[in-house]
Amino acid sequence: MLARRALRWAARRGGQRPPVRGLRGSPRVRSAMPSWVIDRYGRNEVLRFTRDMVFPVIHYPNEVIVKVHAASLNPIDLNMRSGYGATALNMKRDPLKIKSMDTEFPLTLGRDVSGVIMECGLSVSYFKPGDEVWAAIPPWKQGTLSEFVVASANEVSFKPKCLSHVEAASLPYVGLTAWSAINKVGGLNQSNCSGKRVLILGASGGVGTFAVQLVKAWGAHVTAVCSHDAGTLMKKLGADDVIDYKAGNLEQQLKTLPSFDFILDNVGGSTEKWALDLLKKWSGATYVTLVTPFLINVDKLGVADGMLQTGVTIGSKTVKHLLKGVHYRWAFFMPSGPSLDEIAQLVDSGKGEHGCGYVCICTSPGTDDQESCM
Ligand SMILES: NC(=O)C1=CN([C@@H]2O[C@H](COP(=O)(O)OP(=O)(O)OC[C@H]3O[C@@H](n4cnc5c(N)ncnc54)[C@H](OP(=O)(O)O)[C@@H]3O)[C@@H](O)[C@H]2O)C=CC1
Repeated sequence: MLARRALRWAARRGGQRPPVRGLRGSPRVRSAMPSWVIDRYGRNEVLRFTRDMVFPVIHYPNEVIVKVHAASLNPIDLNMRSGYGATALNMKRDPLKIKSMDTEFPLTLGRDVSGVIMECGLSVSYFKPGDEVWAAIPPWKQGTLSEFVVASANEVSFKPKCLSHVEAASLPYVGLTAWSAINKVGGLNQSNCSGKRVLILGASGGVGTFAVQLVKAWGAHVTAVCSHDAGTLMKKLGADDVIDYKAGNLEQQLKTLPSFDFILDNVGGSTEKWALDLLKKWSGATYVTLVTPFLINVDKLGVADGMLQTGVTIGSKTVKHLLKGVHYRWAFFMPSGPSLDEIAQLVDSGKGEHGCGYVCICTSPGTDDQESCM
C-alpha cells in the first residue's frame, strides 16, 4: 500500500511519463465562461449567474484545468456565501497581495467537481487532457460552480469507474474530510481498525455517512448516532448499533454501551463536555472533532489574535484530556489527490453488500428513498 502510494506521488511529480513542454490540451478560443458567483456575502439572493466569468488560467506548472461535468454543494458553501472564514481564506488566497486583488469578488462557490482534464501545466505528467477526474477544491480557490475550474494536480484523482460524474461529484469534499479526521488525524487505517469500537456522532450527514462506511470497511464495530429517520439507512450502510439522539438523553443512552476506542464528532456544541468520558482510558483512545472555532476566531479577532486564541484553546484542551488518559484532536478538510485515489479504490472495489463498493452515495442523506447506491 505504502509503495503504491509513493509511486503515485512520484508519478504526480513527473516520475512516470516524460515531461511535456508547453500547455497540453484543446487550444483555448474563449476568454469567458458561465459561472454562478457572488459579489457580496448574504443569503441566496446574492447568487448571480453570469456568462462572463474570466476563464481560469494556469499560473503554476503543476496545475490543471478541469471541464466541470458535475459539481455539488456542502454546508461550507452556504457558510462561505454568508462570509464565514472570509478573513483567513482571503489571506490564504493572496498572502503577499501579489495579485493586487482589492476584493475576493466575484467569488465562485462549490468545492466538489467531477469532470474531464482540459489542459495540463508544464510539470504535470500524471494526467493528460481527456482523463476523467474528480477533486475537492480548497476553499481559498475559486470554486466549481463554473464551466471550468483550475486545480493543482496533487488535488485531483482519477474518477471511480463505477460512478457517473453526477454521483462522483457528491463525494470528494465529505470523503476527504472524513479521511482527514479518521486516518490522517485519528490514525485509523485498514491494518489497525479491525475490531475497534468507533462512535460516529452526526452519522447521517455527508461526512458521517462516508465515515460509517469507511471504518466499517476497515473492520470496526460502528455505533452511529443520528435521528430516527436515518436509522434504516445507517443499518444499510453497515452500522452495528444505531442510537437516536432525539429519543431521550443521548449521554445516558451511550453510557449503557461498552467504551469506545475512537469518536468522530460531526456535531460540536456541548457534545465534547460529556462525550470524551465515553472513551477507554489510558489505551490510546482518540476523540476527533470537525467542529472547531478556528475560522470563527480569525474572522472575529483578526489573523494574529485569532490564530493565537486557537492555539491556546487546542493546546489547553489537548493537555487537559491527555492527563485524563485520552487523546483530543481537531481535524480539517484536506485537499489530496492521493487520498482520493484510495477512496476511488474503495468505491470501485465492489466488496460491499451494496453491489459496486463499500461507498454508497446518498444524494440526500437522512432519507432512505433518496439513497442511491452505486
Ligand atoms: N473542520 C472542517 O474542515 C470541516 C468541518 N465540517 C463540519 O462537520 C460537520 C458535519 O458536516 P456535514 O456532514 O457535511 O454536515 P451535514 O449537515 O450533512 O450533517 C450534519 C448531520 O448531523 C446530524 N445532527 C445534527 N444534530 C445532531 C445531534 N445532536 N446528534 C447527532 N446528529 C446530529 C444531522 O442529522 P439530522 O438532520 O437527522 O438531525 C445531520 O445529518 C459540520 O458541522 C461541518 O461544519 C465539515 C467539513 C469540513
